[in-house]
This record gives sequence, C-alpha cells and structure tokens, in this order.
Amino acid sequence: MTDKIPVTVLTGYLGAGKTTLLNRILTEPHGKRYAVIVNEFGEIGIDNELVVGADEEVFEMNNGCICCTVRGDLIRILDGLMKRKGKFDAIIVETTGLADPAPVAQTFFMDQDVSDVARLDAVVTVADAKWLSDRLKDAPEAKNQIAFADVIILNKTDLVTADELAEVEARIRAINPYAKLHRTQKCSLPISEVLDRKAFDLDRIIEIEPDFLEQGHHHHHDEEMQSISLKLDGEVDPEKFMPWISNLTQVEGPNILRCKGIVAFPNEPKRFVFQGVHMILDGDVQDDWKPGQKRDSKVVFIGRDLNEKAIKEGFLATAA
Ligand SMILES: Nc1nc2c(ncn2[C@@H]2O[C@H](COP(=O)(O)OP(=O)(O)OP(=O)(O)O)[C@@H](O)[C@H]2O)c(=O)[nH]1
Repeated sequence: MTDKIPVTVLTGYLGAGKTTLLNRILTEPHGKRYAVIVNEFGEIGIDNELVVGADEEVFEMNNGCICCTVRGDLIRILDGLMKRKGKFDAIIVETTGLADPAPVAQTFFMDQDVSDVARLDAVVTVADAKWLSDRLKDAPEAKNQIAFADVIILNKTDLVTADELAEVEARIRAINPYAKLHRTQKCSLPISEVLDRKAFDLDRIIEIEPDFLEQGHHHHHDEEMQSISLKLDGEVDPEKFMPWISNLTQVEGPNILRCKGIVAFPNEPKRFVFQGVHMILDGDVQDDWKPGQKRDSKVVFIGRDLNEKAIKEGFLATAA
C-alpha cells in the first residue's frame, strides 16, 4: 500500500494558474523525480512547451478532454510509467481547464492495473479569484472542480479587492467546506501543501457523487465552447502582430476565455510566448529557438461565439 506511487491531479478552470503551479513545483529544489502528464483542449500542443523542461518527462495528451476520449490514453501512459517504477517518486496529471475531475479520479479506483500500483494522493484545484464567481454561474466544470478538490489554491489575489476575495471564498466554501484553502499570487505556496498530502477522501466523494465507483460517465460538455488553433508557416511581424492581438483581446475579451501562442519574430533569437485570460494579456520573449527548430508561429483561442474566419484572417495577415 505505502509504496504505491502518489498521483496528484491538478485541475482548475481555463487560465486559473495550473501551469504556473506546475512550473513552480518543477523548478523548486526538491530532489524528487516527477512524471508529468498534461492534457489540453486544442489541437496544437502549446502547453507542453510552456512547462519548464527540467529532468522531468512530460507526456502530452491532445485532442480531447481527459475525462472522456483520452481516458484510455491516461491509462496507457500510467501503465507505461508503472512498468518503469522506481524512476519516479510521484506523478502529476494536469487536466484541461474544461475537464471534470471525477472520471480522472475514478481511473485510480476502477482500473485494476492502475490502482494496483498508483494511489490518488489529492485533487488540487487552482481557482482564479477574479473570474471564478462568473464561471460558477455558467460553467458546470468549474463547480465540479471545486467540489472535488482536496486542496484549493485561490490564486490571482492581486486582481481583486479584499471584499471580492472574501466573496469568492464564501462561494467556494458553500460548495466545498472541507478542502484546505490557500490564497496565493502566482501560486506561491510551499510544495508540501500540494504534493504528498494523502488527502483524497473517497467517502466524501461518494457523498457528493454516490455512483462514483460505478462504471459510466455522464459528462456533458459545453457544446458552445470552441477551440481555434492556427498555425502560420513562418514568422510574424511584431508591428502587425502586437496591435492585432491586443485589439482582438480587448474587443472579444468577454468571449475569449483563454488564448496562448508561441510566435517567431524576424531577427529575434528567442521565442515570443503570450497568453491571456479574457482581456488580460501577458507576453514576453522566452527561451531561444533551438538550432534546427522550425521558426513558425502558432496560436490557440478558446471561447464562445468566436468568429473563426475573422480571427484566422487577422492572424495570417500578421505574417512577416
Ligand atoms: N495577475 C496574476 N496573474 C497570474 C497569477 N498567476 C498566474 N497568472 C497568469 O495567468 C495566466 C494563466 O496562467 P496559467 O498558469 O497558464 O493557467 P492555466 O490554468 O495553466 O491555463 P490553461 O492550462 O490554459 O487552462 C498567465 O498569463 C499567468 O502568468 C496571479 O497570481 N496573478
């Protein structure tokens, strides 16, 4: 029992700060080896490139929601990892912001091969202090992520007032009074609060979801949620790209839940990485393009009521 590999499921709505937390865990000196499994909603893999490349191995699952189509993938990757047991101290699974954590957690109880060697240590949910209250109204996934959490990281406290923070915390407590809750900026908290918690409580989960241990899965996806992945076979002109992306996120901000991209600027040895949540946009040149790596540009937008044609044309028109 005790030598089963602990698995932490990292969840939280789009843009809450999951990758920020993951990178914090991976860069802190802890002397441990983690295997990381990332799952994203969108066709072009960007998330795995945003996870810092330490010694860890990152496995990517694309094209679908972890809780539905790629659950088989998760089982396969976990099986593969188990065969190499001893190489890893723990496994971290980062789910897409649109995943319901229940079926992911179920995998550790329902799949015999997995449950023989791995144990679900905790479901850790990152919540965006600025946007969570809105998402609790219109996104059922966001509510389940809070309900299932053993640890809740209420992040981005810098973007709200003390009153707003108290209000969102009260909303969280109305859904989940049990989880350990931390208020953070940039997910800054001791790793020991996140990993190896031995916190997953099956009895509590069965109270929330009585058929948790039964087969079958009724996750209804947000049918209106769109994911637009665009790729440009080359560089973009910053003089065109910057005004375009900032204008798009200002005008379409309410509908854009998440955007991110990695683009190449002419004569710039580093990759320009940007990401945003609604109209808040963040971007910087980061690590170098590797020798031989193709300098192309890719962007992903996730949201509702997005005009795909206009966004695509706008992006292609920024070509250098
Ligand atoms: N102001 C502010 N921004 C933050 C904080 N934490 C993270 N961010 C920013 O929020 C954006 C989203 O953070 P990520 O860590 O990529 O979020 P995520 O949950 O992994 O996003 P998805 O995987 O796309 O759902 C990034 O631009 C971060 O720099 C915070 O405490 N305050």
